[in-house]
Amino acid sequence: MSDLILASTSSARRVLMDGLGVPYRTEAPNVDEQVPEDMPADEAVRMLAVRKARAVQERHPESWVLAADQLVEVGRDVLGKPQDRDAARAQLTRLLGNTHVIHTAVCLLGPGGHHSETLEDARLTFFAVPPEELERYLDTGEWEGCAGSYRVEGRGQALLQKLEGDRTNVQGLPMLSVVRLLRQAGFDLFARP
Ligand SMILES: Nc1nc2c(ncn2[C@@H]2O[C@H](COP(=O)(O)OP(=O)(O)OP(=O)(O)O)[C@@H](O)[C@H]2O)c(=O)[nH]1
Repeated sequence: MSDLILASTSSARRVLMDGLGVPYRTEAPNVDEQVPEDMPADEAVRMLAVRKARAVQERHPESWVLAADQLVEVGRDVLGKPQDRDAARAQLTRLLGNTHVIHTAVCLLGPGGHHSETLEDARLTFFAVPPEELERYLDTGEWEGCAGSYRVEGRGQALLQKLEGDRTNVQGLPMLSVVRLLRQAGFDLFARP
């Protein structure tokens, strides 16, 4: 198989791909992540995952390109990555004591016009915790770079009352689906190096 590029700047996605062990390299998508205000979250993540993958494939038409995008939906609100601690506080205040849905879209493009996609949801319920505990969680800095302002594999798990779905999906790449996309595309996931 020709080389695989993870079109992502996300350290969490790199950690997940490193665990799979398939040789790959990363490249920043460098795309505009604006979508129409009223676009449903599941459509927005799909549009952005495809946009990221296409941007990198245009630079490397002979390569395989894997991209993802994620948004948090709680009630009628759609949350991305917080810009600062105050935005993270507002996001977590919205999530604590409630159930929210993580939407993650993954797109795999390859030579010869290969185009496969997956859209995975996970449902998470957080404990309602007092403001002082929320401030202590914000002190960890886990909110930086995370849609929803928490890391489910880190101290954020202390907020988690219930999780329905693939835990890796919450971290940014639903690995059950990524493995399926790669196998369907013909990748040998245990190829000799
Ligand atoms: N480690 C960790 N990261 C999370 C968690 N929840 C969300 N994220 C990250 O939040 C980010 C969601 O924002 P996106 O816009 O999809 O991706 P990004 O960080 O901009 O990275 P790109 O792939 O370069 O677009 C991703 O990097 C996810 O890995 C979590 O529980 N743990």
